[in-house]
Amino acid sequence: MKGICILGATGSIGVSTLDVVGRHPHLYKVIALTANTNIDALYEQCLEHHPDYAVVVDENKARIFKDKLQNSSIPDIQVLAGPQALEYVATLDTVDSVMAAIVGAAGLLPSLAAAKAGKIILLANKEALVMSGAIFMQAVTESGAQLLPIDSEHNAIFQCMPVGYIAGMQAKQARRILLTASGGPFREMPLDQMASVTPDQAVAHPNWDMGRKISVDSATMMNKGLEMIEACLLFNMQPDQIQVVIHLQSVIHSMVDYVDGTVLAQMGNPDMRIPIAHSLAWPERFDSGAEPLDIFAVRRMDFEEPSLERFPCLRLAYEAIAAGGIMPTVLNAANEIAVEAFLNENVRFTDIPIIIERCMKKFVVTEAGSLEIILETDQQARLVSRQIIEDLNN
Ligand SMILES: NC(=O)C1=CN([C@@H]2O[C@H](COP(=O)(O)OP(=O)(O)OC[C@H]3O[C@@H](n4cnc5c(N)ncnc54)[C@H](OP(=O)(O)O)[C@@H]3O)[C@@H](O)[C@H]2O)C=CC1
Ligand SMILES: CC(=O)[C@@H](O)[C@H](O)COP(=O)(O)O
Ligand SMILES: [Mn+2]
Repeated sequence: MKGICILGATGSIGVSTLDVVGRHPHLYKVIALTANTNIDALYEQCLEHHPDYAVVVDENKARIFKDKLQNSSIPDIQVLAGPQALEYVATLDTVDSVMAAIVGAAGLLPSLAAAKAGKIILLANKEALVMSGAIFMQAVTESGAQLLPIDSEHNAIFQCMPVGYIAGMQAKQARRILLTASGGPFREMPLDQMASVTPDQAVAHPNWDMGRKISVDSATMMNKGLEMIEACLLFNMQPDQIQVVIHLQSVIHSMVDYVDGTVLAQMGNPDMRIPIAHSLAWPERFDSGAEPLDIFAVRRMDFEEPSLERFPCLRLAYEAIAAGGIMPTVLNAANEIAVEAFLNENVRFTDIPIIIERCMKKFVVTEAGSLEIILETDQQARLVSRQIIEDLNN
């Protein structure tokens, strides 16, 4: 039986992970569950899965949570508070696998700690990888950690790689990745209407039910930009080997094009329990709870090239990786701040790429040579982005 720690248990990926784990109680023991503030959801999860540890990052909420557990049927669960507790539970000896499902840069330190501790890392938190790049991949290689991609596209690519493939390796006969994208909710909206879209419209993804931040990223296609960088890192490829393809039905989750002309695709319903179950069972397979794909209901599959005019965030991601060094860290931080401001209705949807581009222009490319440099750059880019937002609003 494997011990699992779920970072970001109360989010969309966390909930799907517990759904899959709950179907295989003889294979997985839940060691730790973590939340930021949502103690009601965490409490229900603790009642059902009885972890050894529950982490609440917010200290005030952690106190309330601790009191609640002490007066419940599960007083023996240890409650820890604060961001350092995330690293503690991610590196426990009893933990074999860590689901990295915190959203954004907040997930970097615990995911990196798990990598350094040689855990099996189920990586959903793409921002952590994009912002830390080679540092993260090096930590995985040096410790002998096993990195399994959860992001549906990267999980699909991983499944299309040759037998024995390990993330980070160069797959010599694979010449190109076809990275599929839905195009989000505004794929066909007249461009002059995009400035006035609301957060609720932006998070209404056509095919997937996800957290709010990634849903906005899908609407701007920054999600695909982050995923392009994620693919370069996970599969040791150059940006010009990654072709983004809009595929409306989200049934093909990505493809690998081999030197002999063979193109392998992974297909399935748009249900994150599929890549989660794949990684939890790997190298075996087990039931995910997802419905079998009804190919007759799918009927057709459509493909389009994305427009960089409609989706400037995708262009910015290609520019960030071409610039290299700290620029992907800047891109990610500026995007997090811009998306948060949009969700709080402080800026318009069309301001998101403007904020990111202005922020990137404020930085000179230097080497992202250490974790300290990455964390410092992340903080600086957040400050710069907040200032840009203030200037936009004055
Ligand atoms: N949802 C999906 O289908 C997919 C998601 N991903 C990636 O997976 C990650 C998670 O996405 P998703 O599940 O949608 O996000 P959600 O917003 O649904 O969940 C985020 C989780 O992170 C926790 N969290 C938020 N901020 C902090 C913080 N500062 N410190 C510690 N924990 C924090 C939240 O806790 P609380 O609930 O207490 O706020 C919650 O558990 C993202 O990186 C996303 O890009 C990738 C592919 C698909
Ligand atoms: C489920 C998943 O992996 C998401 O990243 C999804 O791909 C988002 O859809 P888009 O293709 O619209 O970005
Ligand atoms: Mn994805």
